Amino acid sequence: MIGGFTKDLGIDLGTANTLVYVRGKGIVVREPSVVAIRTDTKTIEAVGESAKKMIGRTPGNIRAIRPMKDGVIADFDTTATMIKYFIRQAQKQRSMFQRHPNVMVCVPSGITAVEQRAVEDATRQAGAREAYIIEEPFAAAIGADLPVWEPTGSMVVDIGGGTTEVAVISLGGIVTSRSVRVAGDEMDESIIQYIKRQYNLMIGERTAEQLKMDVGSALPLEKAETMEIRGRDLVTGLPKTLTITSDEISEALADTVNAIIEAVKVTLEKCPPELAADIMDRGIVLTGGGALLRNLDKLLARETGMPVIVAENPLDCVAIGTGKALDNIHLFKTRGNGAFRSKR
Ligand SMILES: Nc1ncnc2c1ncn2[C@@H]1O[C@H](COP(=O)(O)OP(=O)(O)OP(=O)(O)O)[C@@H](O)[C@H]1O
Repeated sequence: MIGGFTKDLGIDLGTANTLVYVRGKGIVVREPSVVAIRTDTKTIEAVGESAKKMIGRTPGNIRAIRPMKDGVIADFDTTATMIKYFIRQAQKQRSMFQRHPNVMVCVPSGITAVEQRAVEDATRQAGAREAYIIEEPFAAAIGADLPVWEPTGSMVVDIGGGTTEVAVISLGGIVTSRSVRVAGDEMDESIIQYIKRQYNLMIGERTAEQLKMDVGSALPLEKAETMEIRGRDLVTGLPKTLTITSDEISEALADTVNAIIEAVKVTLEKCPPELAADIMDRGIVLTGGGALLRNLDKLLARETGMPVIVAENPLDCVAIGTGKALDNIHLFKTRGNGAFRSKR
């Protein structure tokens, strides 16, 4: 055990969900990255789960926003408030927490230096003694138990809400990576557009996400499934109920899924041959909520000719990896691999 870090926190600051990991306790906070703000008084109405319920249902004076949409900090003040709220939530679970913990935050690998600085500042503003940054695919690989420190190639594909991160890791560093802003949110948007095009029916983000999770698949299912949805008929302006099939959702998702597969192929093309051979042996590991899309592993295996494995608890990999990285912060420092940076 490395002294001084036991009460510290690892935060997976995701576009869709924020998870807080505490050593010895595991994940203590798991909430949507949503904040509801009163536009007249500029005060915070709700954060997390209760704010998510308000999306698409707010009166004029309340706005439910996702400050991390597209994997970057779109709104600095709201993100700072959100981080502060989640740190408090974690601290409430265990009164023995130190008041100013060290916090390791996971960010998408494609973020700019300015965006990274904004995350660090928001974390410090939220009460952290020291803010550390770790790149998302590196954390995902640690969380998925890949041998990141060994002289062997591991490939991780983390499909979150806003971004898909593809990385090849060896000897504690990212050898090659690609971050595309195509992931779960884009899948939901394609479903909304598909239903609008086919049926002149407007549905909300939450209904689209439900369709994706319940009947979505990257390949048509052997036995088609259906789901009933409600939306607003764009011709009559009235509410309407429809039954949608899994085949339709596969069709709606095709372009988005192909963009993710393309990102994996491009990364494989840039991968040094020895590492590519290692990946061929071990397989490509999928993490993030998007990894739960049915048959995505099968389609990716078919398209790349590589074995593909969905990590155990894909939604938790990044948070667990961020927490484990805190445990081993000395390793990060001595190896100087550039996978994390401290503000000091
Ligand atoms: N069973 C499922 N099938 C398909 N998609 C799913 C499933 N469960 C969750 N998702 C999607 O996973 C996404 C959230 O994943 P995750 O929590 O890993 O993202 P995040 O870490 O918040 O985002 P990012 O990595 O972009 O910052 C959402 O788009 C959600 O709809």
